[in-house]
Amino acid sequence: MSFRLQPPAPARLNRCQLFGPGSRPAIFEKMAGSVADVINLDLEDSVPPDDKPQARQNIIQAIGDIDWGNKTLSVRINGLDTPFWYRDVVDLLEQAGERLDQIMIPKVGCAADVYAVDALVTAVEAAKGRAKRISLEVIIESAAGIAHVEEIAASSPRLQAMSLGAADFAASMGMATTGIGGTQEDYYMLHGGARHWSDPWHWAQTAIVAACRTHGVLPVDGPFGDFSDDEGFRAQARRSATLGMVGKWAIHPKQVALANEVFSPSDKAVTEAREILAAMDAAQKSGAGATVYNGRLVDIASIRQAQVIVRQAELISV
Ligand SMILES: CCC(=O)SCCNC(=O)CCNC(=O)[C@H](O)C(C)(C)COP(=O)(O)OP(=O)(O)OC[C@H]1O[C@@H](n2cnc3c(N)ncnc32)[C@H](O)[C@@H]1OP(=O)(O)O
Ligand SMILES: O=CC(=O)O
Ligand SMILES: [Mg+2]
Repeated sequence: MSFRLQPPAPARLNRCQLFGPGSRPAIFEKMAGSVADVINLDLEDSVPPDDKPQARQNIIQAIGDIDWGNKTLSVRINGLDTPFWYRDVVDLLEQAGERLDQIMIPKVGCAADVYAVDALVTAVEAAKGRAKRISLEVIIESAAGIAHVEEIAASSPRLQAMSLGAADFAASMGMATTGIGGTQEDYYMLHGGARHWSDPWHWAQTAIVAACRTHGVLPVDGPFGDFSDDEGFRAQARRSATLGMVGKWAIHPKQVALANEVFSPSDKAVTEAREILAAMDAAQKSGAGATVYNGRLVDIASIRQAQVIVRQAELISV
């Protein structure tokens, strides 16, 4: 480990973030009744410009009126390139109740974007005497965002989570697709005449995970647009979980259970992790730093790997 220790990410569940348009208040109760860990009420791309003022009011009212249980309650504001974002922040923090947990900033391109929102949030919180400190989450969904991903991850002590937004990311990068996440038809290698599909999101995801882990932020996979394709969603989510991401968005309620399934360690994985910890405990008591578990090497690094799984299981069982 470097002299500078890796800070832990916030110790809360973030397996699924369920989105819904702020202009569609009829689904808010259904969102609250879901088993998503995080709710994202949207003021941005799912809300047409003319509907933004009403969507703000819907959200402000729903934050106070609806029982959101123990979910993390987040509102996605409009991007800093629009005339809407400052009013989103001011109205939310002046008018919404203390139940609001988090603000999501889309299309972040540099650390100064987060600084601007942090400064405004800080001023309104102080002016209104809000007791709860609002946290921030960001979406990396542009060429600038991925180019500046590390400074963005380090941008604010309020920052808790960072998502990859595959739809806007593809557009900003000029990728030749209309797909949102998942396998892309033309992204393949040829070997022996057979096509092998590769993962066009891989490098952006690993850049996000590395930046997040360096700065104690939760890395999250964003939307998978084809909500009729459960296996496609699972495959995308499994790749993200394998790379270190902690959860994924749901843009339809049927995706919530899929995300929870993938981002919750199985009983088998938890049992194995606990057995590795026990094997290493016994090894260390006998003066060894490495031992054999089920015919394979485990050593002190295996303790750190197993702890990732056990910690996640413990968060779920609370
Ligand atoms: C891609 C880039 C991004 O920025 S993604 C994030 C922004 N986009 C969004 O927030 C869109 C979120 N999703 C939606 O608006 C809807 O789910 C869309 C995709 C339009 C589908 O809606 P709809 O045609 O009503 O679906 P459906 O008939 O299959 O609904 C079945 C039941 O579920 C409900 N439902 C629908 N959406 C949600 C939701 N987001 N959260 C909670 N519940 C939802 C419907 O009302 C319907 O309920 P019921 O069975 O009639 O009681
Ligand atoms: O906002 C999300 C995206 O994929 O774009
Ligand atoms: Mg987007």
